[in-house]
Amino acid sequence: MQLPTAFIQKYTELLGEEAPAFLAAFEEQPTRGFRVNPLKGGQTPTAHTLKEPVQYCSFGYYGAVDGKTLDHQSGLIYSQEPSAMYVGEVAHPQPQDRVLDLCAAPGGKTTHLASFMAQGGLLVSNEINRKRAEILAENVERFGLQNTVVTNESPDSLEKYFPEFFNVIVVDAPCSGEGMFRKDHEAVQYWTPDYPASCANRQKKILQSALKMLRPGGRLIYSTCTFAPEEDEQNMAWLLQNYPDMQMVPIKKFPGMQDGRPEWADGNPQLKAALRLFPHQVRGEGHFIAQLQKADGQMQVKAPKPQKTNLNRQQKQDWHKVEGQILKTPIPESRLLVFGDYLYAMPANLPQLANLQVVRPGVNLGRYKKNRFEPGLPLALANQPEAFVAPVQLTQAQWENYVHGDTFTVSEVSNGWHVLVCRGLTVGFGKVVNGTVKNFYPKKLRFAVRNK
Ligand SMILES: C[S@@+](CC[C@H](N)C(=O)[O-])C[C@H]1O[C@@H](n2cnc3c(N)ncnc32)[C@H](O)[C@@H]1O
Repeated sequence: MQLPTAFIQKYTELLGEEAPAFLAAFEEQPTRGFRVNPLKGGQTPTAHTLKEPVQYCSFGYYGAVDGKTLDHQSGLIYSQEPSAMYVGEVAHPQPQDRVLDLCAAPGGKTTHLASFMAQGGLLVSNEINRKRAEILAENVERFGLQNTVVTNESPDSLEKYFPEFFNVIVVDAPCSGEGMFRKDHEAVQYWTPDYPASCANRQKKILQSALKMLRPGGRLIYSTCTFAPEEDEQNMAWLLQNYPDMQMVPIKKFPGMQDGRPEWADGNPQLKAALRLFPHQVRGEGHFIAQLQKADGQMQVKAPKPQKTNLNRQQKQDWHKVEGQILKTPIPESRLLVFGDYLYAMPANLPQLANLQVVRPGVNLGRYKKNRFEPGLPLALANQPEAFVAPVQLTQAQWENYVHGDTFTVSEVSNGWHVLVCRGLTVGFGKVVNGTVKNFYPKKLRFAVRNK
């Protein structure tokens, strides 16, 4: 790979003796990895090996993901390069937490944070770019998250809705992406000597909004996939200078992980508590991670009002008719929210959404069609098979037919809606009519597992 001369000079000066090893690492192949989803009833992947765990990540393994497998399509695994896995580990929220992932698409950190939350608390997963926010919502749905709301806001508009609301905030900031160079050679083309400084300015603005949304006593996790001190230690030094109520919190360092470098910023010794993952020292693409805590204190704001349900009588009736056929335990009516033609189950205690740009206010239960309700794939993915009345078990071959959009036959299954299950994993809904399973797998997601 042709690295810019100014880049080589910069890191030769900064890293001294370590520089040749660092620069040589850019010639290596990128490291691939994936996490296993603990919210899928303890199922283990069959098309991906778990031989090489990532030492510092509860759910992480080395290896590339095959997107056309049941493992991936059911949300049992999520592809993530290993050094990025340490961000979620450091954040490690508890099930009752209110968590914000402020720069969230495509969803690597969000799905990791949710893995610790056991469908409890509230996770607001925000992405400024609409298209990316939609991809994020798809990944959230595949992972099966019940406690997650996906929003499409800029940080400065979001701060008005959630003042001092969250006790864990992750800012996985847009950055100069030097840690992406191996994976994405085009990223090198964007790099200029001034690029890190302009990214640093944008990151400061994002951090200012994040800090307004952090509760007293709450934690902020800041990360980048770049090595540039301007975006890493220097931004943290700026934050500590300007927000005296914020303190760095040390992060456990596994072999190969380095301390933050105070000498690359204003010399503040607290910066050592941050962490650097370099690709010549860990098996991964590289990351910077800092953890900070806000001092305890009095809340300045009132608790927000909860979002109310909004179904009319007909909508309730249509939903309950299908709900009774498929779900063993009804969803409390207070959690139901109609949004366009779709019906959602909101996370408990969701604050009023008012004029927020919301992509997904909870689990998409399905869609209202003329005089009827059609259950949606996300409802299947967000629950274990045991949550459903009369699941239909599919063989691998039937699953392949299903994701291809074909109909197939089953015996001794009653007419009506059934959740479809393959190898213990929920994969969607089918409508059985006299032994034929009508296919409701969304058209835009259909694919051929094998070349036919
Ligand atoms: C490093 S990526 C996030 C990766 C994600 N956390 C994950 O683990 O999959 C940074 C994200 O910040 C978004 N972004 C860009 N400009 C932004 C801004 N001004 N404020 C907030 N987010 C921004 C980008 O669209 C991008 O999706």
